[in-house]
Amino acid sequence: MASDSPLYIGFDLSTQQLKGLVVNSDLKVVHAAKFDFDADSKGFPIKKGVLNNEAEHEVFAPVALWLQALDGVLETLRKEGLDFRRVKGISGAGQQHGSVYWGQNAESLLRNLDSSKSLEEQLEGAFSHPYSPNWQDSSTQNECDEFDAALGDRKHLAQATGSKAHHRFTGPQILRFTRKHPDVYKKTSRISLVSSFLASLFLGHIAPFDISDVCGMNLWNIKKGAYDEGLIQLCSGAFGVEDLKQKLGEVPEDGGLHLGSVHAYFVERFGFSPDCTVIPATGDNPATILALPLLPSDAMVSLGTSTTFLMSTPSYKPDPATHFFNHPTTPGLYMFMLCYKNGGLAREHVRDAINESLKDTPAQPWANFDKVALQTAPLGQQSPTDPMKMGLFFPRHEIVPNIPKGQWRFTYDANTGNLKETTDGWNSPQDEARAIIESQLLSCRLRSRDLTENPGGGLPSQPRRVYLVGGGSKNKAIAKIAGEILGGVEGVYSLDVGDNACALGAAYKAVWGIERQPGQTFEDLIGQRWNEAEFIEKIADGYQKGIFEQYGQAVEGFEKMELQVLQQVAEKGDGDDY
Ligand SMILES: Nc1ncnc2c1ncn2[C@@H]1O[C@H](COP(=O)(O)OP(=O)(O)O)[C@@H](O)[C@H]1O
Ligand SMILES: O=C(CO)[C@@H](O)[C@H](O)COP(=O)(O)O
Repeated sequence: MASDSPLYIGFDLSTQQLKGLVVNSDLKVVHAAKFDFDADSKGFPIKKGVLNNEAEHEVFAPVALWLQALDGVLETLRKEGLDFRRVKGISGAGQQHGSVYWGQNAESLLRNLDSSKSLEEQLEGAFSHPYSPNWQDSSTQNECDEFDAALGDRKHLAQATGSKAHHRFTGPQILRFTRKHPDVYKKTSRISLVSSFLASLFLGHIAPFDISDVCGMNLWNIKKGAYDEGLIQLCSGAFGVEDLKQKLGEVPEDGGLHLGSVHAYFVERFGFSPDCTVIPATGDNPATILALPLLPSDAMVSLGTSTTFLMSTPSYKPDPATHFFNHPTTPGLYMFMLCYKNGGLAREHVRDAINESLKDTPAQPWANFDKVALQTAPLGQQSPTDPMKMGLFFPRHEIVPNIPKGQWRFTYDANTGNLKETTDGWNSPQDEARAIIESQLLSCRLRSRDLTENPGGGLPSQPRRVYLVGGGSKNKAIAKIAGEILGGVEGVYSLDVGDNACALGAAYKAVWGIERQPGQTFEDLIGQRWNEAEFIEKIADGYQKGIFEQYGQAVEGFEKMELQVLQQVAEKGDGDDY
């Protein structure tokens, strides 16, 4: 490629880090930079990127931390030799649901950014509230109950907005904010999502919400393509409805819209070209499905801090147990998602317990976990007549299903249907390496089985391919077990960019936004330039006759087990009944 050919940046503002990935028009990565919040930030007493107020089940992140991170990532890209003049488009991905509360002076501070100062130095005062509620927050049970009731019940809420009420969704979070901080809410001029916050910094004024990420608020009626009036009314609490609408702003439909040119601050400080254009940033999960030309018969599992299961689909089949969002680029398609709070951090607990029990912390901290997981028989069954071992491992209050933190171990006899809560026969923590991977993936199989297609050839319904992305996609033991449980006619694949998939999807969104022909879809443009042999790698077999069916039986036991635990926690007055 010519040395002055165009480049595009995708940012990923996630729970634990900010990443920036630069690609060219051929979709190849040419630069990558990362700012790890715990390791690289200064002055914030955070752990794993967040702060906790356990008494109120609050989890939140300092907004100034993200400013420091953006200063840091841009500096690293400069040091890496990125020629910012070549960057024609910027887009991004933000952890979903988090909200940023701007003060009265926000627009003026953004407009007058001074290129001799860092963003952190001059924007710290732009917020009415210094923190952004994080997706791991579970402080909004009362507000969720009100949202679920607002349209009749949770089924109707899911029908309208794509999801039942969830603690982390921005509508319930805003409603709680109006109650906990009424004076601050009054002084708030605008509310951004993490994605639109990121775009706002580059634009130098407050950017609108993205058409996909807006679906993570419990406020947007997906079929009507508009805010739901009743839900906005509820969310505004004791304050005005029109005032809330103004705080939220308009939502343009086109995910490739040219929002405007990058602010002069970036031109002067980093040497961006004045015609570099900002394209709407989306949520981190919607961005992840843009990291490749995903077919409706494919599934993606993102093994990050959270575990998410993602599909792109033309069917809108909302259900209180799952999520539907608008597709970030393509009208008529939707994104199906399952989101588990107990993803990477829960697996790390088991990993650490195993290392501790073996009194061995290897240089590759996952080595023992992987070895033990692969040595353990599927479902801990030494012989087909043994009962299956299965459990739930939730160091944090889980979302899917809504169960407080705790651990439960069961055995299940698939022949008799007998399910028993017991630790008999369990060798902990060793048995838990395989059991925690199985537990997370059986839940995905259970909840996605109505969306998978029959591939023909006498094979059972399953995805065509399973793509693993996120930090955990490096793990070959997880990949092997994913193929055994989820299947995949063509196998299990990982992306060459591994844990940078969502930044990559954001960068591809910028390429599409700038280079598309009139009417050209994202899938068409990316599909034409996609180099399969170079960009993805098959890392495990998918469907294997016998074991897939064995896990099919386990899914039945798993469903029963969840229902039993849900009933137990409901009797104790914890969690809820879904
Ligand atoms: N080899 C590995 N095996 C399993 N999990 C891993 C491995 N390497 C990293 N991880 C997990 O990846 C997670 C971070 O993933 P990443 O996608 O970068 O995070 P985020 O969700 O913040 O974007 C960590 O929580 C860690 O547990
Ligand atoms: O809440 C959700 C999705 O609904 C999470 O998936 C967040 O979007 C954060 O993700 P990671 O930081 O783990 O990537």
